[in-house]
Amino acid sequence: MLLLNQYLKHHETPDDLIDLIDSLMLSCKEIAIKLREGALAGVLGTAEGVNVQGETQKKLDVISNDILKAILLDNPTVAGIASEEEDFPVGGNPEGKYLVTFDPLDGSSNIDVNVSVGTIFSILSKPEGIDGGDEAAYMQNGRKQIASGYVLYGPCAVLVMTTGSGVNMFTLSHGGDFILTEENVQIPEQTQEFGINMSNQRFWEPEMQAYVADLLQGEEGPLGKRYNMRWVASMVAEVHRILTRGGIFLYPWDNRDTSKPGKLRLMYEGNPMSFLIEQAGGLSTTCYDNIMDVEPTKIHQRVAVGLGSTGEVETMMKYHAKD
Ligand SMILES: O=P(O)(O)OC[C@H]1O[C@](O)(COP(=O)(O)O)[C@@H](O)[C@@H]1O
Ligand SMILES: [Mg+2]
Ligand SMILES: [Mg+2]
Repeated sequence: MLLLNQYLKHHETPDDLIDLIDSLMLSCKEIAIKLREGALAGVLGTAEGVNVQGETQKKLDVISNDILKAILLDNPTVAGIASEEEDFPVGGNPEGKYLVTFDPLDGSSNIDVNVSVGTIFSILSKPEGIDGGDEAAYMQNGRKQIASGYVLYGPCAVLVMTTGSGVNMFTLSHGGDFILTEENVQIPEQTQEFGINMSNQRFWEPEMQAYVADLLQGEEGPLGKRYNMRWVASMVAEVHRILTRGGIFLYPWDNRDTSKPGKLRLMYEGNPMSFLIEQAGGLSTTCYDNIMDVEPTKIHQRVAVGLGSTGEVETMMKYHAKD
């Protein structure tokens, strides 16, 4: 039985990074407790606030954000944090080495119906000479990530993480330890399962319309296979399914709001998930380019996402290829 800390030490993870991951996991354990208590603790329901992206915040979004913010800013290795639920990055220790970006509660529309949600995080180095409270410090593409991961709060709580040498899964035990349960996760290259919010179909680009129409034709269509479909509406749960048994997850650009390049956020969802997917042998793309090559210009930037089993993602990209 290998605990998270032991695993990280065995793999020569720097002490300050272990310390930071420790703080992140302490936060996630607290969030897991709040979620478990749910209505008993009176934490479900819609809060008064609206977040920076104009969406209604659930109480637990706010609570989870506050937990992460307080614990991370108390850690001297943290030079700053940026959260989906904060308007601006918040500076930490000016001598700190790391920046942390996070989506404190992903899939929050699922909280009230008691379906899986998660916390997504990404760790970057603080560039020299820029304050960790300054948005410019975070303008680094996904390839610069030192670590990324998520904690899925499902029937059990699972940490899935990469520090750049593979993806590992750790299950939260009754005693409060994250225990290694799956080492070097690999996504199957081929799949017959897709996930997309079909209700947005008429808003997609013709390329995505054509691809999904062919998926739906199954073995009678040009792709020659019968596909299954899943949509949880929690990105964490969808990515976890893909890491576990393969598949393709799509949240493409659509024309509901043409000022946005997608619904999901590059710094809190796109990049951390892409790092995991690539480290597990999968592919992650905007449908045109690799997500981790997108140069961020704004902390709350959106991105179109297509990720999962390499063979299927490549097939989807062929529909989008410009001659
Ligand atoms: O409601 P939709 O359009 O199905 O969108 C679901 C997507 O939105 C998200 O819930 C966005 O994340 P937040 O809950 O953190 O805002 C993703 O987890 C999920 O993939
Ligand atoms: Mg989210
Ligand atoms: Mg969220």
